[in-house]
Amino acid sequence: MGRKYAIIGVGHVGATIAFALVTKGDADELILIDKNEKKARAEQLDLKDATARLETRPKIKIQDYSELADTDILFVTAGNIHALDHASGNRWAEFEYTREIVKDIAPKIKESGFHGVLIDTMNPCDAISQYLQKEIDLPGSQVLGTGTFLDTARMQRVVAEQFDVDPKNVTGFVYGEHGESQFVAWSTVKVNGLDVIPLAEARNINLTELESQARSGGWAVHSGKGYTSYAIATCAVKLSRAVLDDAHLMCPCSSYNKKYDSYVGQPGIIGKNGVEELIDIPLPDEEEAKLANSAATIREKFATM
Ligand SMILES: NC(=O)c1ccc[n+]([C@@H]2O[C@H](COP(=O)([O-])OP(=O)(O)OC[C@H]3O[C@@H](n4cnc5c(N)ncnc54)[C@H](O)[C@@H]3O)[C@@H](O)[C@H]2O)c1
Repeated sequence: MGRKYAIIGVGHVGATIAFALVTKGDADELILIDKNEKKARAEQLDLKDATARLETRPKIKIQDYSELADTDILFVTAGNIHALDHASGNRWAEFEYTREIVKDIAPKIKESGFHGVLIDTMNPCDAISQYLQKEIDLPGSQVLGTGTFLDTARMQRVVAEQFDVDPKNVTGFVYGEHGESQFVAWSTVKVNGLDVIPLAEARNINLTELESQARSGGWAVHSGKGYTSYAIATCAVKLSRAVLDDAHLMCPCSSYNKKYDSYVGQPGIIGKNGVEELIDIPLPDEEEAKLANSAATIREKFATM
């Protein structure tokens, strides 16, 4: 049968995911849906023009929600990134648009009979993911947000540059909201397997400064190109592979945490059912308090939907 993907919202993020799925040979079938039909058609044509140079033969279709009935992975990447053009650091500035967009999309997904795994990037990512789960009424494990997976990658980059190692060899997690209340759980971070806190002390490296660089990493990209695309698309595609390969990849993402009665970013195990399990690494009291605070911020925003 092959691997069938769909993307709702083929703007910068959605189109980059589509490009990755097609050029890496992940997708046997790909459905592109956008409110702007001309954009969906253009992306379809551009990708089809690439297929003569590919080893694979992806079928690319557009604008048909009924195709979601047997889709394995659905990326929800709609939005209005221009809403952030003058927002200077406030991701919630897009919320007045995304809250309406998701109200349009969710019933259509539900009606389609979609029962695969949904991966959401729409901001505010945690609140929108929770809304989609609730409205579509899929099992909680099957609806996840990219959440702090991207922020964790940014933390890995910033720490790797400082310690002159490869980002893959920086492990550990950013927890909480994909937004301002996120935090690096430094107690979990290791560089080449060594705890970062004593390493940083020995080298007089200011972790608070590194955390602030990681948190503002998205804005650094946004201010130069008006959107972000490659890193978020790579995170989303990595999550989708972990699902379809049943990889049991341990990584952070946004999913429902019963303790906080909220979606929030924390490590989990990603496999064929989506978030197979959440991993509760014991955190020091100070980090635990930051997580509770971040979850409260998300709950507040979700309540306004
Ligand atoms: N979670 C993250 O880490 C992360 C990172 C980057 C971007 N984002 C978010 O991802 C979303 C997409 O970003 P982008 O840069 O691609 O935005 P964009 O504005 O370039 O593209 C959004 C697309 O969604 C389409 N759309 C709008 N309403 C729709 C609807 N009702 N149905 C179908 N399509 C609709 C638009 O026509 C547009 O093509 C935004 O919410 C953005 O903030 C999240």
